[in-house]
Amino acid sequence: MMIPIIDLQDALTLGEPRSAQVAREMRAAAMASGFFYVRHHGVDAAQVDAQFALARELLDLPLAARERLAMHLSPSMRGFELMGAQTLDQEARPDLKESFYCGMAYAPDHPYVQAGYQTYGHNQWPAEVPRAPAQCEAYIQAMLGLSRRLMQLMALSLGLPETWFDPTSDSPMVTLRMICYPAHPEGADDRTFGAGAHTDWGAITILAQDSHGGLEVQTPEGHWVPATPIPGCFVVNLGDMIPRWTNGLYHSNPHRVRNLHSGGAPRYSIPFFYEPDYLARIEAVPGTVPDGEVPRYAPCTAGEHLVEMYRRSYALKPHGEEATA
Ligand SMILES: O=C(O)CCC(=O)C(=O)O
Ligand SMILES: [Fe+2]
Repeated sequence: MMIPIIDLQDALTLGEPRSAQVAREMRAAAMASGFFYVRHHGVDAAQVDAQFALARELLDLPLAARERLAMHLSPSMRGFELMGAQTLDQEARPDLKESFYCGMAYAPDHPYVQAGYQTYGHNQWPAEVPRAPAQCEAYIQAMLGLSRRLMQLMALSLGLPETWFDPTSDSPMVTLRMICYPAHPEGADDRTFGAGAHTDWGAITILAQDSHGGLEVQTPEGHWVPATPIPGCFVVNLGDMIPRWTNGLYHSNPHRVRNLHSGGAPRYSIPFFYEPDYLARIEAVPGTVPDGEVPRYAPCTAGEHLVEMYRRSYALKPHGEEATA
């Protein structure tokens, strides 16, 4: 299986001429591994390059500075993830990566911030990098625009009106993550990963990766294939909310990372996780449950689903109590 490249030229806004063709290609990719590349996605290469420069600066800060802003100090899971904090594959060792999480700058009086919903509000910014808040917000807005357009094309791919999912995106849960993977240790065992095998939890992930490679995707047949970096392209993959929304028609496949091919250099990647509104109800959309069958998944809200997944992989107690690991 090859991960297909979908060209978004002339499909980037509502009603553009290639939208139906792109939707067909998206449907095929979504029914296979749920992974595809996007080309001509409308995001300036210079903006992506600048985001990598920022990622290096943030993740190169001294450990003490990163510890002061560790993500478990933030009720909304933002700030620095330190080495070994996350175990994405419960059968494997803790992930060999460090990262920085931030989210959209919702106003303090936004009802979801007031309600204390996880992922809303309270970024933790290091004073050492004063440009970080504005630069990350601009990158988030670019990724959010692309995510909303991909959701429109997905609606089209499901035979729904293009704007079907728009109402689920009023106050989206979005997370920008900048990750640094050290070189894979020599002689490491087969339970050692930069990121252990996992599926993503949200709706859509848009990943920028540097030139080293290391991301592997599991095919529907169970093989692992590399998602080789392609200049000018993002890797897009579907998260677990999409099978819930499509009654299993579209897939969110496992993927993992090993930084094996960088010649000893660290690998940087920048995934952006798009998830709908915290209160959006995730249930099978029309046309996805065959007549006479019951839906495969119980309906849930996007927020419930996401909070549970954070809890599992960071070994958190429910209700945002203190971390145990
Ligand atoms: O670093 C990568 O290439 C992928 C990261 C990833 O899968 C994740 O953060 O969910
Ligand atoms: Fe992932």
